[in-house]
Amino acid sequence: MARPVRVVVLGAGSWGTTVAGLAAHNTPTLLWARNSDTADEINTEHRNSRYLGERALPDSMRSTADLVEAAQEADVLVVGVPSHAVRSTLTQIANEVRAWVPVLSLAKGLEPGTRLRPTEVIAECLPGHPVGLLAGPNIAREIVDGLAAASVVATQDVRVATALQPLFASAVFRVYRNTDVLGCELGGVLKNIVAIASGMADGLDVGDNTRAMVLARGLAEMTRLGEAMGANPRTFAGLTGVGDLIATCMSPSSRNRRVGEFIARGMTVEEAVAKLGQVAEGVKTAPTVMELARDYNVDMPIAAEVEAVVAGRQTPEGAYRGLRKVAAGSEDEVA
Ligand SMILES: NC(=O)C1=CN([C@@H]2O[C@H](COP(=O)(O)OP(=O)(O)OC[C@H]3O[C@@H](n4cnc5c(N)ncnc54)[C@H](O)[C@@H]3O)[C@@H](O)[C@H]2O)C=CC1
Ligand SMILES: O=C(CO)COP(=O)(O)O
Repeated sequence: MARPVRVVVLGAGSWGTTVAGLAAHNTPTLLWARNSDTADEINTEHRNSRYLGERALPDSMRSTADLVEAAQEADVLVVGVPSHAVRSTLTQIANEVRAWVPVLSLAKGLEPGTRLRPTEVIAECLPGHPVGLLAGPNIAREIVDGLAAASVVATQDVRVATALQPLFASAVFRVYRNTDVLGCELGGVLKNIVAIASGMADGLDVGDNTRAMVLARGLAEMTRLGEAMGANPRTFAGLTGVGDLIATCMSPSSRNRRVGEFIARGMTVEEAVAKLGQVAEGVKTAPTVMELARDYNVDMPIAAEVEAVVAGRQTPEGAYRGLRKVAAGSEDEVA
């Protein structure tokens, strides 16, 4: 009898731990934690208190602080560290992962400097491996609590996604597939910037109509940039686009939304990020997205205001005043 597929997840933050928990219900799963205390706590107490409080993790899930051991064990490798850490993590194990092992990214940001998407960084670090991503409206804590959700495995080769779907699926976690890797990945990256704007709306008490405008016009910006870069615009109407946008902009738990709210309530960006203690990818991604918008000649007034706020050139009040000045043209053509 063939042995079961072994899933290895790199990064024991909130989402890496959660995804390892999903896989552990289906197949042997090992989670790499940078911090050995975290690995010990997962192995002995079956929880990750730093990121997920007292929530119980599956007893069958194992953790290690040994990156090489983790890489060598993988039949499927899941990269759950933030975007800025993908290259430095994978460079250490480039010769340890067996050939043809599929690699799935969880990260929703762009690599600072290179502007590469996480799947592109993975392809550079681990050439020859099938690369894809898992993304969707997936607030980690809700999923550990067993609340129903759905996600998407995106790979260019549909056979790879089809093989990976059942590894993460459960009765309450539905996993779809998609071959538009670019569109699915950009949806997760770009919604974080709109979520910062949504959080600023909460902090400024501007009202639900204004917030709905920001979401709808934010989705228009995301779709415009995605299409200009070669993605299928329809992808942005799905789980990884509008789905993740709604979850992140509305959820009290979203780190990106909370950063926006903290700033609008008077904190500096540095204070807001420090208070969070977890990654909010949109803060670092906003300037990179504006570089892409300029390169592709795409109008992104909401992202531009968010970028100005996180760079300290604009106040949240000024950002919302700026958005009111954007000329309202035809809904499907302009900003
Ligand atoms: N938390 C969530 O609900 C979701 C998060 N994501 C994405 O997943 C990625 C990871 O997010 P979270 O787990 O939430 O972040 P987190 O802030 O909870 O944890 C980050 C993890 O990465 C590790 N890490 C940080 N810097 C590192 C470095 N330089 N080298 C190696 N490891 C490093 C930390 O030790 C920690 O284990 C992000 O790109 C995020 O946008 C995607 C879907 C849902
Ligand atoms: O991507 C997420 C939900 O799908 C998590 O969003 P935050 O990183 O803003 O918490």
